Amino acid sequence: MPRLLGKEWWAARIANWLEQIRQGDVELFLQIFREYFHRFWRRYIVIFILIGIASGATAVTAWLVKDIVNSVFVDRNADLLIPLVVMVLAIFLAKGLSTYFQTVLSQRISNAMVADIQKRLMNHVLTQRLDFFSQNGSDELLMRFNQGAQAFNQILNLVLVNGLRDVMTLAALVAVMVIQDPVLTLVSFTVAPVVFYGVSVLVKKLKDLSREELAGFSDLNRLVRETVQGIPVIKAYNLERAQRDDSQEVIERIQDRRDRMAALQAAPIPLLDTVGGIAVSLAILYAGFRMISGAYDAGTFMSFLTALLLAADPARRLSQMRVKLRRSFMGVQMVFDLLNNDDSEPSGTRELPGPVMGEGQATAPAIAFRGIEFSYDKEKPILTGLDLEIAPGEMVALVGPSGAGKSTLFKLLLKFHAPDAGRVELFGNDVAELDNAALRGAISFVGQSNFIFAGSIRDNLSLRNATVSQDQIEAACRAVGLHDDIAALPKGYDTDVGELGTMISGGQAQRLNMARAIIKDAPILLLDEVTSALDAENEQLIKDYIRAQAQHKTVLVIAHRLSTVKEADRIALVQDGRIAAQGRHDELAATNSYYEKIVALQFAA
Ligand SMILES: Nc1ncnc2c1ncn2[C@@H]1O[C@H](COP(=O)(O)OP(=O)(O)OP(=O)(O)O)[C@@H](O)[C@H]1O
Repeated sequence: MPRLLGKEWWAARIANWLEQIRQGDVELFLQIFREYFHRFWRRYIVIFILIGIASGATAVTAWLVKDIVNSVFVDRNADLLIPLVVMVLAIFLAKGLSTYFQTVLSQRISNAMVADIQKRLMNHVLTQRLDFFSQNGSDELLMRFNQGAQAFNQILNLVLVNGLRDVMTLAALVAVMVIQDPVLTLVSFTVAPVVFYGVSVLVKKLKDLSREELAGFSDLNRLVRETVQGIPVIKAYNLERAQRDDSQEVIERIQDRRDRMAALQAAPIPLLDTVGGIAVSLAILYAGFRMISGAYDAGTFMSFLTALLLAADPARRLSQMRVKLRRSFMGVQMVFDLLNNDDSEPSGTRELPGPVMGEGQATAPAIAFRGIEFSYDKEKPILTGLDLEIAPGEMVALVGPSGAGKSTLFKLLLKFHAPDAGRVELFGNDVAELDNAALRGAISFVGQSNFIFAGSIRDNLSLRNATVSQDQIEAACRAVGLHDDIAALPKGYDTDVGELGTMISGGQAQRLNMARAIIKDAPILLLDEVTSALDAENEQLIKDYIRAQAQHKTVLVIAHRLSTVKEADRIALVQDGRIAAQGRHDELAATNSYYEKIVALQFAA
């Protein structure tokens, strides 16, 4: 026996094949099936019945050819002509209608699945820790939301609408062939392994191409986003040409991969036509010899041949389906990779006993950082044993060199990150034990990014909290000097702020963010560089507001402008990973060299 066909060779082949099934497309399809079958099983059954009708109708057409040829054309039996024609018409009508309903029903199932996948993706993304967002850019996420989710649709369409129908049609046609002549069927199918082998080669080649195509979509998302968000920089630095060249490269890369995939996806057609031609020739050769020797009737052979020819289409589609599926599975794989890789935010369960500024809790500091050690990447330490306590009702300003870790302290308090060592406390509670929503509900935070949501100014201020009144919104905007500007707009508070706030100025965006925090009215106020983009008049307004709030709230401000921090009860200098010095403005200016230097620089003019 040749080595190639030895026992071990076969065992290795089978093991390899099983492994491919376990890890590959079949497993993915089964996962989709497991997760979604129970929701749609009634509709699946209707689909199966409809597919059964359509495939049965095709097979019966081939079957009828025998009677048409033998009774009408050979025996010239006029009585059967009309009934046979009526039957043919009825069969085609049944096939058409069942295919229509089956298509609509399957499409609805796949639409429901795509919608469900997109909802799951959004839920998943929203629950992840902040690190997730540093690792997964919005461009790649968008690709998973669009192309990835649509891949589920394609798979169901391919497998249910086309695949199942074609498998059943093929099975019914093969049954007709076997009934007419089993030996002839066997002769015709001797060429089938060539198709299986050819298709498996194509599938392998397609894998890399479809991955590259999806990566291309992610790049294209990035370029469109950069163009929209960075258009002032692009124009100011005459970067239109560079941006156009970059996008052309990406678009052409996608086009190239799609062209190559189209060639691979179409390759089963000539393969099947050639192999099909050989099958038909073999059938004619074998049947021809038997006809000539008188062992055959024309009707049987014509019925067999009709079935064989009718089988060509579903067989061609099935071999193409296998190749097309590979591409869709790549999208599904990317979605499942994201969903299966869960790094959700931990949350404690303890609620904050209210009211948080109540007398009973006055003994505990409002905020405490105790022995905090922290680094983002475990290599570059940011905080190295930082201690800081802020009493209820106190206003503390954090100052220090850029990159010292001031904003990081806010992020630790908000539980965006967890310290490597030490603990952060809010009113005596370890924040790790607090329920995230309760913790964040007690804090009004204004960060440096001044994020504006799409929608109206009102939406941006009320943040979909229906209990926020127009009076509250107006009072907050008056406090930050925005009300008159907004009232002068034709649509007032209903004005759309435009995508990413491109229609409003930096200072307005900063004050809008500040107004949001005022409306939230939480007992802790965290303000990170909230006056950096403001003119002197507006800075004074915000300073007045902060001073007024400091009477009954705990306020922690970060600012490089000393005019903003001067009036704090205490100034804490964050330097070299810890609180290097603290005290009132005058004390620090007299005792700390760094502070003295920035005072000299800022007040020199
Ligand atoms: N998500 C992140 N991943 C990795 N490193 C980060 C991340 N965020 C901040 N850093 C780094 O941590 C350090 C402290 O950053 P942080 O924003 O807390 O500084 P800061 O004192 O507020 O600075 P600035 O005054 O410029 O706002 C910086 O070196 C910064 O590059």
